[in-house]
Amino acid sequence: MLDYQQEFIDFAIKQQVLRFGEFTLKSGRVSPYFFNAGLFNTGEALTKLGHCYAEAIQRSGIEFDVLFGPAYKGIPLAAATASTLAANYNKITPFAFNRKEAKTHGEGGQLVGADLTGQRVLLIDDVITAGTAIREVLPQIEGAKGKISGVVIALDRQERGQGERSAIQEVEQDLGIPVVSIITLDNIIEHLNTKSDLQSYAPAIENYRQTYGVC
Ligand SMILES: O=P(O)(O)OC[C@H]1O[C@H](OP(=O)(O)OP(=O)(O)O)[C@H](O)[C@@H]1O
Ligand SMILES: O=C(O)c1cc(=O)[nH]c(=O)[nH]1
Repeated sequence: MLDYQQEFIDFAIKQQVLRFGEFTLKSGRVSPYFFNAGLFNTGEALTKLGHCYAEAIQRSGIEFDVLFGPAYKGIPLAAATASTLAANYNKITPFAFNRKEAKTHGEGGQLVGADLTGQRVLLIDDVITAGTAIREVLPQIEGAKGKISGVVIALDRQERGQGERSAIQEVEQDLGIPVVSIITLDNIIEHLNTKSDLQSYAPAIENYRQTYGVC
């Protein structure tokens, strides 16, 4: 594991973003762990988060013009990362996001922020489980004449998508784009197995993996 990945896991546990218990997911799957990016809820946390995403993006080499954060939790991620890219990498990156429900007054519509017309769009979100959220937002990006060039997430849960392939393989192969993550479930399990106070959570995660995981 790279230093920034280890730091990210420590930070996610400290912020209680990464928790263990029983959680129902968007896909209906019942998971023994959950990554709640909503708890990166201070200026300091957002700054650290922006650094981790920016590092993952830089390492990936993905070329893009605009960051796009799907509602809701993708919105602060896009803003924090655009801020870090400007401050630390001298990359002035416009960002945009969607509303879950269209606005019918004022500027109206479902998209907010940078114009996507003719732009290469890097989608930024917190996790991919079954890949539904990514597929839901694609028509909005394409409808605004943007072209998705990649996806960056904090956590790859390494689960099956709609078929037998992993959700990430499905997105990569069906859309022909790269997907990169700061950490994976493998990294979390590696971390749990080195911490005596966290080791007890590993068996339930391994069981869950038997049902929904891909190796
Ligand atoms: O890969 P999937 O199976 O789609 O699951 C992952 C998605 O689920 C959550 O979004 P959700 O819309 O539930 O939550 P939010 O409004 O809190 O961002 C999460 O933020 C991911 O976008
Ligand atoms: O699949 C989901 O709905 C999901 C998983 C997770 O770990 N975190 C999250 O916000 N959503």
